[in-house]
Amino acid sequence: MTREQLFEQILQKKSYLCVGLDTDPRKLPQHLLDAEDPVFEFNRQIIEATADLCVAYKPNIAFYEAQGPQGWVSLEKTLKAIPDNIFTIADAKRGDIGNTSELYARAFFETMQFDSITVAPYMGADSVKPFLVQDGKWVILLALTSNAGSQDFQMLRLEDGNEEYLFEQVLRSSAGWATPDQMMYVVGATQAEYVQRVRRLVPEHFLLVPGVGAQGGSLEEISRLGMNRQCGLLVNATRSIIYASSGPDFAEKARAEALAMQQEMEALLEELIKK
Ligand SMILES: O=C(O)c1cc(=O)[nH]c(=O)n1[C@@H]1O[C@H](COP(=O)(O)O)[C@@H](O)[C@H]1O
Repeated sequence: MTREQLFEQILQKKSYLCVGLDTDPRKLPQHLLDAEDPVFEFNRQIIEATADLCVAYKPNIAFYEAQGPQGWVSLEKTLKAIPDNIFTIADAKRGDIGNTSELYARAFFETMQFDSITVAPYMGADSVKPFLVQDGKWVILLALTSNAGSQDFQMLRLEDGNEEYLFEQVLRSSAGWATPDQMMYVVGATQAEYVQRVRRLVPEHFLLVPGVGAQGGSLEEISRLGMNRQCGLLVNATRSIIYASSGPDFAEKARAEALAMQQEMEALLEELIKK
């Protein structure tokens, strides 16, 4: 999917919501446990209930890998159940020496037809570039993550005269590896105070923003600080949507949560894109 197609979808749906599909078999509603593939059935109903309100879905691969071969089957069926015009993110946080990254790229872009994959920058340019060989396929590089451990490395100050944080050096270098048509960055919603520093280095790129909802980040704050002329944000929520209820009404309650976020996004888009 191209950046223009993504922006068109955002304008059409008045939403920049990404719904996380981190489906934990231990958290499934009781009544789904008799289904042939309970994880897929859960995802199918979540997708049906939210597809008109969001522009992206992000299955976190760990939740599927943890189930063994059946997990990969559920993941592939889930991917096929997502309407074609919705952006798909394999949240796999991969990255390795070049020839291994090439195989990760094949796994997620060819064997499975994801639009994008999250990649860790730690191994450098040659570990990321193999994911950048196909038009319309995206790398979403971890820049400033939402968790407490982001302090350990990402927030280290470099003694380079500019006193930049390490995450800023990651942005500065990696922005030369691909255009904003193939690269996005992960910036946690819990890191709002640093978003202006991010935007100074990557004004045009889309940011994938996890950390609202269960992790406490503010949708309004991150939107005011991070939005650009093409919106430039995909804000993810997972647990607050998919586990809004553990009962037979789980899809209905997921829709209500997604709708509340979409309505807030609609108001923010109207206000901020016009500026
Ligand atoms: O790459 C990610 O998506 C990610 C990066 C990050 O910095 N923080 C973060 O929470 N995530 C992912 O975003 C999702 C957040 O889920 P909730 O906290 O339930 O909304 C999980 O799948 C995390 O793995």
